[in-house]
Amino acid sequence: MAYDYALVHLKYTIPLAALLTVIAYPIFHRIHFLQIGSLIVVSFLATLPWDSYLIRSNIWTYPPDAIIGPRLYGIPIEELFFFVIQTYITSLFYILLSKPLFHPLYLSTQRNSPQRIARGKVIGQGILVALTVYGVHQIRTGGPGTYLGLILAWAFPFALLTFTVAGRFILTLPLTSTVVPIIIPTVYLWLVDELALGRGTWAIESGTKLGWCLFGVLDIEEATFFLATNILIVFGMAVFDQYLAIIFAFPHLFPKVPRSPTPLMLVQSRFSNTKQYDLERIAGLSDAVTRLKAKSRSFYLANSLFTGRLRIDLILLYSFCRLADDLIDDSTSRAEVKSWTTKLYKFLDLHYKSDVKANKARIDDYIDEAFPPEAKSALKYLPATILPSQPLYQLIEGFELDSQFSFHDSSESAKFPIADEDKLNYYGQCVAGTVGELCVALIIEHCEPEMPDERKKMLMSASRTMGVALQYVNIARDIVVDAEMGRVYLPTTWLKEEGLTPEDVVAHPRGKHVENLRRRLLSEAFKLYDEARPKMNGIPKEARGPMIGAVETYMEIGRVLRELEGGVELERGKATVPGGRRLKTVLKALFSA
Ligand SMILES: CC(C)=CCC/C(C)=C/CC/C(C)=C/CC/C(C)=C/[C@@H]1[C@@H](COP(=O)(O)OP(=O)(O)O)[C@]1(C)CC/C=C(\C)CC/C=C(\C)CCC=C(C)C
Repeated sequence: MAYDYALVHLKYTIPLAALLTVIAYPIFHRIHFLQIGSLIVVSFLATLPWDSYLIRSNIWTYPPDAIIGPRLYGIPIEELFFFVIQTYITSLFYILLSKPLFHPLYLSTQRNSPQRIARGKVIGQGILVALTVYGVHQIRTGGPGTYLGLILAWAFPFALLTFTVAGRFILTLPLTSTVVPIIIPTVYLWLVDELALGRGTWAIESGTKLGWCLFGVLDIEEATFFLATNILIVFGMAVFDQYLAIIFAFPHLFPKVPRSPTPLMLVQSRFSNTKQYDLERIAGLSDAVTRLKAKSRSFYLANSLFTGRLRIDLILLYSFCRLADDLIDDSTSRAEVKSWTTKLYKFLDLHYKSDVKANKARIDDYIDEAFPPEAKSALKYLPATILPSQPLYQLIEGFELDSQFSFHDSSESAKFPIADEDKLNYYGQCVAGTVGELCVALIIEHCEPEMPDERKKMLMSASRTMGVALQYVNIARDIVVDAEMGRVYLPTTWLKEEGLTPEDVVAHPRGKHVENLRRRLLSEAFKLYDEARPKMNGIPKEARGPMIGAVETYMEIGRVLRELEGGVELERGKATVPGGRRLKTVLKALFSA
């Protein structure tokens, strides 16, 4: 059929590429352009001479009417387009499937690989060498093994090169990010090839092929070609990710990372000595991810929307906030609370009230001496140099206020410190407004350090408001759980309007009156949210979608609570957002950003 090859693209490759583009669009970061772009250039240049040779040697041919006409070195334009579109499609599968991964954690194996990874790398290299040698042998022998030989001897030296550079990293990644993005496009392209071969869009000449088919009329050589090239693409993407992980994870090697790392930085990363890798920091990052995963479903889901050093610093900030909260929350006496807050303030003083560079060793010593071992990494890796001090001090003040519920003097007002709406707002500002400000400080530093002051101020103020909104949702969700611990965050003045006292709520946290107040609190939360949400459009592009996603997944808890009629029983006293709905919320946020 006329122009059949172009039709193959129109029907099968372009629609899939377009669909994947739409799906990947919200998570697309400028670094992905560099990643995919470089890979397309490399695969184009590497395939051009090889493919040209095959066509000139009549190993495969095209009926004249199946192609449009223009050729480069004998290769039809449709075939040249194939190099580009296949690389693009497989790269997108890889990016989508790798998005949840936190690549720095896979760097540890570069230096201290477990036996099985080290052995796997050697075995993999051995297999790739054997396949290359077998390919060369087939070419030399000539005849039916020629085409297969040409594929093996061309593709596997490249695979060997990338596997030698990133083999341990590749072997540590989950199969869902390596094998799956190889297999899905390979099988798809097998089916497309089967169709094209069946229709005669192109033909593999007999004499230089083995004549075995994987299925239908799909020659084993064609099947091998698509499998080998997709392996090359996925390995190439993984090499990039390994270098990016080094750049992002190690500030001592790359103190400043621009919005998108430069090609020069990638080369420097390639040549950085693995002995320089700070494996203790990687262990610290691993602790922080474990803490995040264990403690917050919403922020754990949201963290994977971010990239680069911003993602790392947000996780480290979460880890610090959670640790400080837990240290104070788990205290068993007022004296213990005092002791932790004093230590945390001193830790902040060492960072902000003295020369940090000169003090680095002192800070580390202090952490070792004053805090338990499990607290060490959360404190040591707090990105304090790029965080403002005031919100950190105020956060500790908020935790101190919280501890009054458990340890207080005998007065009634100290026992239930949230006396009125102002106190509630102040508490929200302390424990969550501050967190909003800290998050925005990290975004500005990593995405737009040159942001005009006016916009910075607007974002800071909106982030405080949004933090309080989230905190109100948190309180509205946890009324029952908090009451079981003797805590009532609903303002005492509001309770009075419903004819209740805090003690009543502790005794009976369910019921119509408490439900009225839950709704009132949620309505305040959504007022604050409505005020701050439009301002989020001022967040730099690469962090906007992810931040909106993070906020929306949390506010969705509030929406679920609002939908529950008359205080329906909640799971362990807590409302949860079903997985599908959470995913929908994130996608909606990402597409609307
Ligand atoms: C993606 C990612 C890893 C984000 C990390 C965000 C972060 C640093 C959160 C710290 C949370 C934390 C442990 C704070 C201590 C005080 C506390 C408990 C506050 C409550 C959070 C809930 O955390 P929890 O671990 O309990 O989670 P679960 O409910 O169990 O799931 C809070 C409700 C406060 C959270 C407040 C924020 C994250 C600030 C929100 C504001 C912004 C993100 C700024 C938006 C920007 C503009 C311009 C409006």
